Amino acid sequence: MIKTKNLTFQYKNSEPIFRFPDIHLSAQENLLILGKSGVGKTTFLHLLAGLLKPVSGTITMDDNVINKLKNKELDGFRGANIGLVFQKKHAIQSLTVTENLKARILFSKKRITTDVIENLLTQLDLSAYKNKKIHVLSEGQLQRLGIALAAIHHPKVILADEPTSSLDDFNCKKVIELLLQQAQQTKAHLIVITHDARVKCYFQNTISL
Ligand SMILES: Nc1ncnc2c1ncn2[C@@H]1O[C@H](COP(=O)(O)OP(=O)(O)OP(=O)(O)O)[C@@H](O)[C@H]1O
Repeated sequence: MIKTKNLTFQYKNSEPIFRFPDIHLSAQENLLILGKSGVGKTTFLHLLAGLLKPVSGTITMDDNVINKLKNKELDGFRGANIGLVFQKKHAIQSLTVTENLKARILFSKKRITTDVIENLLTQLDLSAYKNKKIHVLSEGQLQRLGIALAAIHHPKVILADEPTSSLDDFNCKKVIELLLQQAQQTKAHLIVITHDARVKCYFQNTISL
């Protein structure tokens, strides 16, 4: 379960106060957050991820009010329970694909077996690259690795920031289907923010900022 209540946020030395609509997702419900450029979509996602602290309001995931956690507790909570798919790819260049996934698992402090890694790489069509360094991967392969890194530790929620905006129709469909598949398999919520209207038909719950 994820819910937010009366969330507001303001960047330091910056004018606008963002006021976000309340959300309430029951087990395994997904959400699409739409809105035009600059409206505060990434800001909202970073609040949900615990990367920013709200000025007021609450963010609750299961029994945890995440904006009340102290920094160290929040780091632990985020590592174990949140999977982020960023606009910019963020794998560690000096490690191989498998080593990157193992590093992510280590950070989550969870026990995930090698079988689970192999299975995920097969689903994402990355098996042939499991022992390759990051720089040899194509854009599409990097995108799929981003999904693997967000899902490998079986988080409570996968948060994706504009995962499809630079993709053609074929790859847009593929990426959304992979995200939905990973969320379903790991019983995570999937929250996607985008201004890409092509994604709408994949979600029952949508809100606009
Ligand atoms: N660190 C920051 N300090 C001050 N202002 C910021 C900061 N980050 C973002 N903003 C401003 O907050 C507003 C919302 O930014 P945000 O990135 O959340 O929008 P967005 O809806 O995700 O936009 P886009 O679709 O273009 O990515 C923008 O006007 C942006 O310039």
